[in-house]
Amino acid sequence: MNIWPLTAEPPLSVGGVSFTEIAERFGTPAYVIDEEHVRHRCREYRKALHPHRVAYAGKAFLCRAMVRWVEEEGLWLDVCSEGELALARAVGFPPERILLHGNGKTPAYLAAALDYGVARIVVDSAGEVARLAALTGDRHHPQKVLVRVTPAVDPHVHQAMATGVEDQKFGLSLASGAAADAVRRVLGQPSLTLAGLHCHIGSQIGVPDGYETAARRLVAFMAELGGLPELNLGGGHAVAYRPGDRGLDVQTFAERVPRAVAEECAIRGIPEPDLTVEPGRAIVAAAGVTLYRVLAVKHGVRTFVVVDGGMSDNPRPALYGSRYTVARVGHPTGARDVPVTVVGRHCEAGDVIASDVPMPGDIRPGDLLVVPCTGAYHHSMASNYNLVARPPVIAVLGGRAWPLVRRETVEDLLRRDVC
Ligand SMILES: Cc1ncc(COP(=O)(O)O)c(C=O)c1O
Ligand SMILES: N[C@@H](CCCC[NH3+])C(=O)O
Repeated sequence: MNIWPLTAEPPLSVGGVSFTEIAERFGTPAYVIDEEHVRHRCREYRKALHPHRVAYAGKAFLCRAMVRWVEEEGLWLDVCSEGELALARAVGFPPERILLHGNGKTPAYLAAALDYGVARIVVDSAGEVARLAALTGDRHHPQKVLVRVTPAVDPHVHQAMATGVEDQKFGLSLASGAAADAVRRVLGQPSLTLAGLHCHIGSQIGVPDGYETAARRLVAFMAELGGLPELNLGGGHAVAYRPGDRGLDVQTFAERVPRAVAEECAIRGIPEPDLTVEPGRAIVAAAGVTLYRVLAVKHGVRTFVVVDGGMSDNPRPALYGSRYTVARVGHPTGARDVPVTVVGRHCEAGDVIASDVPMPGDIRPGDLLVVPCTGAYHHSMASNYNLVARPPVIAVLGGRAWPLVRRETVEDLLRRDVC
């Protein structure tokens, strides 16, 4: 599985624009995103999963342009906060293709969702049903909802990404009867229609087995309810971050998982529901790279290469122990590779971008580095730790580079401090 954007010529360019030019024009650190790659993945997913529905999970990466690309490629959009919904609305993303998530939905978020007329709301707690009913009571058309079910499936991923196991904050447990209770509550509300069930068993899942198990459990539950029109199996499809890593092959997923659903429906004697999947990372991760400038090189027990970003633009190594590769931009100088650890400039010993990666021995301050596979959960999870301003997002396509999100400035940071 490729870890670089489709149009990249590593470690020189992407989208026909050299990394050096992007760094000179827009500064570093900078996130760079390959529009062609994003669109290609959207098409690949739609084609592989046809006739099933594909909803892009905006939490992986969202900005106006991304909303437009997803809209133009015909995907649905999964939003999980008031901000994501506002962004979709600002671009005029059709509400009839919006699916709304959140394990804790604020009153303002629910009100905004109903005001915009989103197509589906995924209910994640029993109390939410009554709140939604109160807000929808006077509507002519009932609001379609799905109930998020926790199927007790372990996808064997990092603990922080396993969301289908019994003891965690997402969803309503199938085993304890909480899911059945939520379903009863929805069915008791005339202003709500139970469109189906949802589950999201986790993230960075490399094999389809867990999806099959979860799907079969949800179909069995659907059968107890006499069948339902829709089954949403969430996202979580793995990508490769380093050469040799295995991602989830969408073709394999598309062959195996719908078949498991069909088989289980036949066994249970119910009609097959329409299927939805919600990939985030699989659409956008490999489309993005991050550019950093080297600030210092320190030799000791190991060699540390200090760059001008760090855990504020990539918290994933610190959060999940994620591993990345790093390349120096430019033509090889002939210097022999040595192992280095690329670190950020934050006040945290765990502020590491990549440990023990090969780097030319003549690496020095001022060099430009590029880290592949940073399109998902980097910009969207960036922080202002140490009052560091967040990087811009630069798009590339056909030899052009332009900003989608501008660099944050120190003035931006100070503006919110109002005392
Ligand atoms: C409900 C839901 N759907 C979809 C996703 C997207 O996950 P991924 O980016 O791993 O595909 C997530 C995040 O894990 C999620 O919580
Ligand atoms: N944010 C995570 C995974 C969780 C996805 C959303 N539930 C990541 O960076 O990989």
